[in-house]
Amino acid sequence: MERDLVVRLGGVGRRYGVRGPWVLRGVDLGIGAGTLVRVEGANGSGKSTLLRILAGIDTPSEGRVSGRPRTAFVPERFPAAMPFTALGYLTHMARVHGLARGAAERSAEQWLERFGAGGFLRTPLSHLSKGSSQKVAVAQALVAAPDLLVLDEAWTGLDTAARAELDRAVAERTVEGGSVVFVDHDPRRLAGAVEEAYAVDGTVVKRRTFEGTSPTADDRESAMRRGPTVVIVTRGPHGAELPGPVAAAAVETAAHAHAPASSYEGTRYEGTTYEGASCEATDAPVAGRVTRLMVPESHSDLVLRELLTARPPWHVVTVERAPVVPGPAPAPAPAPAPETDGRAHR
Ligand SMILES: Nc1ncnc2c1ncn2[C@@H]1O[C@H](COP(=O)(O)OP(=O)(O)OP(=O)(O)O)[C@@H](O)[C@H]1O
Repeated sequence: MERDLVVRLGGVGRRYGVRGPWVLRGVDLGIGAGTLVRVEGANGSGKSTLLRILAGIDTPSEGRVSGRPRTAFVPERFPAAMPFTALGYLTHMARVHGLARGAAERSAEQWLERFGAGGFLRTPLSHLSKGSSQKVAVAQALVAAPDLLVLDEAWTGLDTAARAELDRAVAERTVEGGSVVFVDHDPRRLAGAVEEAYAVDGTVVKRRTFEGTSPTADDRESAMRRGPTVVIVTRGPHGAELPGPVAAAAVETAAHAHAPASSYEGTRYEGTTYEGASCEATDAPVAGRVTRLMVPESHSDLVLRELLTARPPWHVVTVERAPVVPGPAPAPAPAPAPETDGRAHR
């Protein structure tokens, strides 16, 4: 199923200077609503150039860009020497994106807290460490829940907890219907959640195909099988539909999704196997709708939270990691850059 496109490039080319070599040429691609898209390619191939054009902060030398969703961008290098405190800057960015002052400040504070930088609200940007500056760089793109989020190596420089938080933020954006396009040196980043990938090669951008997947198929299950996946067995109230964010993030696997709910009522759940992973049987009698969900690991916190906080809540029967199904070799990636610990200097 093709999704609505939020932005489309048609015959796009970019060169720097009138006689400069073409970095990109004849690029045709569209970014679907709610889609997580990875861009790959060797150093200097033009990934950042492509991302800047998608984000609307650079214009192509030829060709057309159509669609301009509310967009936020995390550049590869964040210009941290601005005359703002962290809170002042994020509030300003949220207001630029249309939030009222109070909402902008609340959102700014929440995002700094989420990334573990709540202690630096009043710290001037120029006094922040590299890692804390990167937290601000990422938070500024998230404060106003953009329709299109473009991340250029945004995880680099974040500490482990902040990287995991950014994974969760990406999951939330896509579940809420936003699109996310990212470049990252780690080929495992968000593996299993990525639905489309493009490789910049020479001056062209090729849509990467995944083994067993047609390049145009909207096949979330197939996408999930390529990365770390969690299998959640859950039981919902009679007649309840899965909470919206869960339905958007997970795939119901055939064994249970299509079985009549009544077949589980008052019976002991026997467990089953999925790709070699066994689900533990529960001793409790299971009533209501039992559903078996396959979720990218990066999205599992979000899905569990939504199930447990639904009104009425769903009961989580088992949670297990499923083994990764071997897929095509990842594209060559440059060596990971050293991570910094994100400590700020006051
Ligand atoms: N502002 C600019 N002026 C001139 N040349 C540029 C400019 N920005 C990028 N280039 C050139 O365009 C080419 C592609 O650069 P780009 O940064 O898009 O590649 P990249 O794939 O993101 O690289 P990396 O993986 O190293 O970040 C490179 O040759 C680069 O030198």
